[in-house]
Amino acid sequence: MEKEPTRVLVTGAAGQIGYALVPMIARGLMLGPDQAVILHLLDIEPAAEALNGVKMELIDAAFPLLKDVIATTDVMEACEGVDIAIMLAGFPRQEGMERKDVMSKNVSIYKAQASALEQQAAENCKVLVVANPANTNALILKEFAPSIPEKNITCLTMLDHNRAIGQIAEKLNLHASDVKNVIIWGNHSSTLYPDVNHATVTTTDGVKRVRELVADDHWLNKELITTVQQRGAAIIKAWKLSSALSAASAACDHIRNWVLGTNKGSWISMGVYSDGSYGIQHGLIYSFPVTCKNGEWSIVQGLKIDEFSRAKMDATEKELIEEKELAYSCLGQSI
Ligand SMILES: NC(=O)c1ccc[n+]([C@@H]2O[C@H](COP(=O)([O-])OP(=O)(O)OC[C@H]3O[C@@H](n4cnc5c(N)ncnc54)[C@H](O)[C@@H]3O)[C@@H](O)[C@H]2O)c1
Ligand SMILES: O=C(O)C[C@H](O)C(=O)O
Repeated sequence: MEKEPTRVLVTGAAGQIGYALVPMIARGLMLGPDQAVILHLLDIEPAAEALNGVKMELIDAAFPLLKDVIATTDVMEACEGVDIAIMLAGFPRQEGMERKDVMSKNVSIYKAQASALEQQAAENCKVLVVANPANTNALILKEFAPSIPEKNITCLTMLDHNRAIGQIAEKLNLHASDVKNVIIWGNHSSTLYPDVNHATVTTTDGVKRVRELVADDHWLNKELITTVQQRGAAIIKAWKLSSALSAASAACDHIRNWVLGTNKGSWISMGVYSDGSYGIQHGLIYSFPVTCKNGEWSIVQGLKIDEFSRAKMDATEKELIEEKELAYSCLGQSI
C-alpha cells in the first residue's frame, strides 16, 4: 500500500535556502525515495510573487514524489496539518555582523509563529529551526508553544558538523564519508565547539582515530576550530550572501537522520533541548551528539570530556544563557 504523503512546511520559502531546499525535499533527499510529500510554502506578502514563482518551478519540475504544493502568506494556512516544519523565515546577517545581531528582528517571528504551529500542526510535528540565531529562535519557539513536546523542537548544527567533516577529509586527503563522529557542542555561532576527540576515520588499514591520524594538535585545537566557527562568515565574504546549498543539504541530513535513524555506530550533531546532560543548563537548546531511532533522538552519553573541551563547552553555554536574556528583552518580556 502506498504511504500517506508527509506534509512539510518550509517558512521563508522564497528565500535563497528555500530555493535550494524545496527541490531536495521533492526529490526524496530528506525523507527517502519512497516517501511522497506535500510542500507547504510560507513567506511574507512582499515576497508573494517570488513564492508563486517557486511554486511554478516545482510544478514544472514534475517531481514524482511531490503530490501538491500549497504556497501562502497566511501562517495559519501554512501550518495546517504539517508533520515536519523547517523554519527558514528571518533575515540573514550581512558581512561584519554576528548571528545574534539579527536577534531583535528574528526572535519576534518565532514567538508569533509558535502559536500557529501549536494550533495547526499535526500532533507529533517535528520542528527544525534554521534561521539565526538558530538555537535561541528554537528556544523562543519552544517557550511560546508549550503544548509542542520539547523533544520535537530542534535547531540546525548539522551544517557545522558537516563543515568539520569536510575540513578533516581535506586535511587527510580522504572522502567526507570516511570521517565520522565529530561533535558540535553548543551554539550555532562563533563560540561553537567542534570536538574531534571521539572522531574516527576509515582507512585501507582499518578504523583510526582522527587525532592520531592528523597528528597535529595545533591544527586540531586551533585552526580547525576557528575555520568551522568562522565558515559562515567566510562564505558571506566570498559569496556576498549567506550559505544556502550547504545549509539546505544539512537540513535534509538533520531531518533524514531524525526520521529514518542514524547509521549503526554513528552519531550526528543536533541542537536539542538540554536535559542537563554533560552539565549543560536544563532547558537550553544546545548542540549535542545524538543518535536517532524510531523518530526519536537521544543524546550520546558517557563520552569522556577533557579540560580543554569542558572550557569550550562552558563558553558556548554561557553565550546561550546571555542570548536567552537578550531575546526576552527584545520581546519586551522578562524570563
Ligand atoms: N543554522 C544554520 O546553519 C544556517 C545556515 C545558513 C543560513 N541560516 C539562516 O537561515 C535564515 C534564512 O537564510 P536565507 O539565506 O534563506 O535568507 P533569505 O533572506 O534569502 O530568505 C529568508 C526568507 O524569509 C522570509 N521571511 C521573513 N520574515 C518572514 C516571516 N515572518 N514569515 C515568513 N517568511 C518570512 C523573507 O521574505 C525571505 O524570503 C537566515 O536567518 C540565515 O542566517 C542558518
Ligand atoms: O553565518 C551565517 O550567518 C549563515 C549561517 O549561519 C552559516 O553558518 O552559514
